[in-house]
Amino acid sequence: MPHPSKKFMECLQYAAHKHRDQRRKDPQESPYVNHVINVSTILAVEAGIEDENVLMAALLHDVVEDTDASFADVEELFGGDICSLVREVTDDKTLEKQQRKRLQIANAAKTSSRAKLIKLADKLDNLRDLQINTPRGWTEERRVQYFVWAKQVVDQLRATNSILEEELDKIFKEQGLL
Ligand SMILES: Nc1nc2c(ncn2[C@@H]2O[C@H](COP(=O)(O)OP(=O)(O)O)[C@@H](OP(=O)(O)OP(=O)(O)O)[C@H]2O)c(=O)[nH]1
Ligand SMILES: [Mn+2]
Repeated sequence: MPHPSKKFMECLQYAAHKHRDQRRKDPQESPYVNHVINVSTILAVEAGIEDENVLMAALLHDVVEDTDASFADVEELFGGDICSLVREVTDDKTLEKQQRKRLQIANAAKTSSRAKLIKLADKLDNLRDLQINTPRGWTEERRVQYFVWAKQVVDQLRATNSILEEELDKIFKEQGLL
């Protein structure tokens, strides 16, 4: 198979298209798609993950949660395995935010090890960003609480990938949480 595969490139293009009008909450208002590219790159380059469906699901990990794309769209375009990985890392946006946050802690340990990789890389990218920026509209207290909450989620994802967990632990140590 050629690398990157045609399917991988289509997936990247689909993520860029679906997130095209969305911006991150950093002061520069970076394109949202930068985040999903970061998550897939963390997995491929830092963690050495070669499971291409995991790398593609990382590109799509926020596409159902944050755009008009549906699980049916993802399944039709990219197949059942990628769709089920995306499903495992997607929050139910019909629930209240506090409930969603609680459920991430409660459900993290039950997810598959491939979905755990995506969740670890997602938290790592968000936390790296929070070390540099306070998102627009966030108080300092909210920023601090995100580190506390993220550690509670990550603690339910342990023994999955030592490289990612060491990178996350560096951040938790710097924050005085470990
Ligand atoms: N650190 C950071 N995060 C930003 C920025 N812009 C958007 N986000 C997104 O905000 C989410 C975290 O903010 P919260 O207030 O906790 O969640 P919410 O968006 O669901 O309300 C993350 O969603 P997520 O990826 O779905 O992950 P998570 O909700 O599982 O943490 C993250 O991707 C930014 O500039 N910096
Ligand atoms: Mn994300």
